[in-house]
Amino acid sequence: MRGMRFAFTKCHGSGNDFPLIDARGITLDDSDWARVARALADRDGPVGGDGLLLLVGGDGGHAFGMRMFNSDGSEAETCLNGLRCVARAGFEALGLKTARVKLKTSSADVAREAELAPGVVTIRTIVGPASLEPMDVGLIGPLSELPSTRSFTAVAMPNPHLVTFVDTIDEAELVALGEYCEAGPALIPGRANVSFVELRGADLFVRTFERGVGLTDSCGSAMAASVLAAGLTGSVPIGAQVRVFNKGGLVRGRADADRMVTISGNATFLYDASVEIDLPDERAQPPEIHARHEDEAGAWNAAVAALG
Ligand SMILES: N[C@@H](CCC[C@H](N)C(=O)O)C(=O)O
Repeated sequence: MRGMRFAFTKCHGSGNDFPLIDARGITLDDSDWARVARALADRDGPVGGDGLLLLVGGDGGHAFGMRMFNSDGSEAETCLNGLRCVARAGFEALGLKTARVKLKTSSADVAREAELAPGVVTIRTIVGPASLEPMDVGLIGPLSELPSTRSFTAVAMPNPHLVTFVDTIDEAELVALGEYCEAGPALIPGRANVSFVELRGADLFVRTFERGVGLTDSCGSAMAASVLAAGLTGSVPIGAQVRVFNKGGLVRGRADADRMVTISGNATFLYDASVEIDLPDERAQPPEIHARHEDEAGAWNAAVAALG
């Protein structure tokens, strides 16, 4: 099989953008889904994104499921900005307002929530318990072996996160550490998402170098890990709702004592399209756009602009 046509929705959560495919009726093996991800989520390609989201079928305990492939084709355990978009797609497909969602190795509870701002479709996700066990994060040695003098909290959401609190984010330093992890060093062969977090009064600002992608405008699971790490290190009260800002906007987050983490934020659909992909070449043709959701895109942009 060479060419294959896919219908998809381009969407974003806090500026973390993805093509989202309803894959419930599509049979493709994992290596082909990885090819689709590399073709569609290629920043220099005609669609672009921080990864590929799939709405997949559920089972007895889950109304539906989500799979997520990074732009390098690797499959992640979760993606919380993406989960809001997949939850919305699942709700719209099945006529639901709440659901338990099957992820690669865990489950999440999702629900429609009051709009963060006028016209911004808002979804609440509850995940966890997050693990602080080095083994669950994929660490083979102590965090002190990281090439950094900073102090890190390692969190499995269940995808692996390394979080540190800084006075001012130094992007070059973040990228250097992200690239160290991206090489799959002996300390953390499965790689990790690396976040630098600024405490801004009662709020957080998070910048993340994502495994399998690089610097993104936001990473939902990194914001969840950061809220938990802030609670554990006493920077924000456990159980308190905090605003988590990022380059793409913001979410609301809360970490509870049982390490369950709640993140609420936008699930914005930008356009509906279909696209032809040459699977062996991992190349996408320019998409045929069927409908643009300019009202939604505008509502999110207005909400972000109002933040100042
Ligand atoms: N952007 C995502 C996380 C995507 C997966 C991550 N890059 C990984 O490999 O773990 C999010 O919003 O959580």
